[in-house]
Amino acid sequence: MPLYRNQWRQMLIEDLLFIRFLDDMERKWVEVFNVLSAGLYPVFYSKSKRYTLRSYASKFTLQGEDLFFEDKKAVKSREEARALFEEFHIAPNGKHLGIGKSRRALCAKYYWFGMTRDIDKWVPECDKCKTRPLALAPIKDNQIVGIGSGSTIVHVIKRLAERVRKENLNVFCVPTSFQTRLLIQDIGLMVIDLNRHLEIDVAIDGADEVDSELNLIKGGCGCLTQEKIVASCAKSFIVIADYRKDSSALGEQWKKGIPVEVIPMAYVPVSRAIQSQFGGSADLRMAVSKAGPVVTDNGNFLLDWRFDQEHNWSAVNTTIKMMPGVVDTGLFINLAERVYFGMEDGTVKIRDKNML
Ligand SMILES: O=C[C@H](O)[C@H](O)[C@H](O)COP(=O)(O)O
Repeated sequence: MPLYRNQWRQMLIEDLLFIRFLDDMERKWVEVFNVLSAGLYPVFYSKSKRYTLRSYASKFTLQGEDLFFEDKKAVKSREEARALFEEFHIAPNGKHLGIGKSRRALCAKYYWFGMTRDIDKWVPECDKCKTRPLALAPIKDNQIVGIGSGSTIVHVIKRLAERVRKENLNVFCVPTSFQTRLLIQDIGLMVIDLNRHLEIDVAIDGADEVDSELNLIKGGCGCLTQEKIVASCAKSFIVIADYRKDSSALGEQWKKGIPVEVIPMAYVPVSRAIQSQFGGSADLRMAVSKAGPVVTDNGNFLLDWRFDQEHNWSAVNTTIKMMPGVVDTGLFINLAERVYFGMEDGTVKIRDKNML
């Protein structure tokens, strides 16, 4: 269909004033609608971008003013998506659904670009879900508590601060990373040093994966050495994780490999040694918002070892630790005493060493 000058101008204005200011999901809807209803493409699109848009649009059908992705209604606006989420996240019995169930309920009827990412983000932001109390029963007055790192631990710190305030507890926290130190300080909890308090009553941490024998992979967020030191100085080491980290064997859920902290000059020899002894690939972890590799709180590099078979993890851990230049590994063998899994339906599952 030839385009006349006015049409081009109109499209350009629409592109500049409208489509470009929509967020990704809304823009995709408008673009697919324009392609299917009038064969129109954004004027600034190159040939290859038009091709990509055309194949994406071919998955939709137009019914009147509505778009359907297979038999699911394609949601047009962010407000509509948010309203549908609120409706589906809360079951008819008033129960708040977890990420998986909220996804399944919404994805059965609706579609929008980036919907799983949105649901994964909105569920933990829900006021009720985020204040669901975490199991922190082991902590008592005058205890020294090791505090791990990562995103799960943020909720632990908040809950601990709440208990300290409400129950007027004296709790002394040993952080395992710079992130945790700041969080503890900001929330008003007491920070103490491991040098002065050798014995920790209880250490609490997250994990990337937990196997059926309570072996853990840790270090996905770049912290492992200080976490292992603190866990090993604790009378009991408790892990809090969600159901997606629960597996029967390591590697079943966590696909990013076992982190190994190495001093910078040793990363190539250590990587080669791991690969030649155990197979798989051990790659230097690169930073996302910085050029070059991730640098740990201890000034070291991280290798992520993607293994391709099951191993005796205790033996592997010992062998890797003996390699010159290795600071520590993200394998936490025989350290955790109990793991609390937050399940999809809001319940808590406990795996305890004494019950294995
Ligand atoms: O490197 C970070 C720590 O080992 C974390 O405990 C682990 O990566 C789990 O983090 P998150 O709670 O963010 O899943």
